[in-house]
Amino acid sequence: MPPSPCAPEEVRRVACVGAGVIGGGWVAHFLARGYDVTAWDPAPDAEEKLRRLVDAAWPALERIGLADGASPDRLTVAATAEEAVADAQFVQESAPEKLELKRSLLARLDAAAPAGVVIASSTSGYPMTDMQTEAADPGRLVVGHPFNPPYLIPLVEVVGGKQTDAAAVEWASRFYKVAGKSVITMERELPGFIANRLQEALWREALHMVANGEATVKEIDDSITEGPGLRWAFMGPCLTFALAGGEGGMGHMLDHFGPSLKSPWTRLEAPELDDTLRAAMVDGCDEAAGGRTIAQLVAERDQGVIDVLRATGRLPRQRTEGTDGIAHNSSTMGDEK
Ligand SMILES: NC(=O)C1=CN([C@@H]2O[C@H](COP(=O)(O)OP(=O)(O)OC[C@H]3O[C@@H](n4cnc5c(N)ncnc54)[C@H](O)[C@@H]3O)[C@@H](O)[C@H]2O)C=CC1
Ligand SMILES: C[N+](C)(C)CC(=O)CC(=O)[O-]
Repeated sequence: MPPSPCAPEEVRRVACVGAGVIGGGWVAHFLARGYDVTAWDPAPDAEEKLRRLVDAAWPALERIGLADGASPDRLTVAATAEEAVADAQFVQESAPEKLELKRSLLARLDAAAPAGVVIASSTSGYPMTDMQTEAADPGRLVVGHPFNPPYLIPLVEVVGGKQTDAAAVEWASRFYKVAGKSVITMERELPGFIANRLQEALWREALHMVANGEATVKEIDDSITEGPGLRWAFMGPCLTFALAGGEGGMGHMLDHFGPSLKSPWTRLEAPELDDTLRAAMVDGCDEAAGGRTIAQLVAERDQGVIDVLRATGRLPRQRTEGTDGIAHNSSTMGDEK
């Protein structure tokens, strides 16, 4: 791969190929961050749908803050994929999740984009190794897996394939950061990357429960939004469970509840909870805590839950004065102390 023609900080023009749910979301994101965006999608009504998606997203983007000069008017819709990428400094592919289609499309984009420009795929699970097989310059092809909607959810998982140059992975990770995303750069390919592997585990259990009549869809959704989901918005599953061990942290949590991993709660096979895995979990939690004590983490978690409850309308944003001069709120959960 020739060196990228510009540094991530110098990018002004982005091409988005495939403009459905995710491609359109990327377009909205890049426009809001002040880029010139050229999009292409073969569907006959693609431009109309894309502009509608951007218009619908724009009020939310205004609320969270636009970059200087950001405007939906900086979107151009190209007539071909080649035209879309001809002048691009970064390319984001978001075509349907079909391996053969991705392979030939990425080869086509590689043939048309300026030399060295990094091309990222939004794929939600294909390893880049399997998608880069037909490209003349596979070194510049990376995965940049977003979350829906890409204009609001910060995370992008970045990973290369066997033929990807490390410099392209590094460049893409830096570019996404400059473009306002939160990036996890993976050292090696993993089917489903990190977040989808976790989501799919939960999803598989949900489908098992529904298929067996063990829980309703609503019960499954409520069990997350009224339960662990409130914590996961700001503290991941590992640190959250470390707090289940009280002062003993993850070590006590594993000693206490670890054996129940073998109970038939799950349809997935549990890994052997050996000393190595135990140590990796304990060390990982210590590292993630970054010196914060259990008490500090508990306080942080509690405040985080309150913030999420407020943000989702389950706690009032502000107390209001009633005619009796007493502060009221409409929540059934009460206000925080
Ligand atoms: N929907 C989601 O929640 C997420 C999807 N993704 C990934 O994003 C990619 C796109 O998925 P969605 O936006 O959900 O699908 P979608 O079906 O909403 O959009 C796909 C778009 O690609 C267009 N298209 C069809 N053939 C094409 C071609 N040969 N070249 C370029 N565009 C073509 C279609 O007209 C359509 O507008 C997939 O790789 C998917 O795995 C990633 C994260 C989340
Ligand atoms: C449903 N999905 C597997 C395509 C979802 C993702 O890939 C990420 C997300 O937005 O949850």
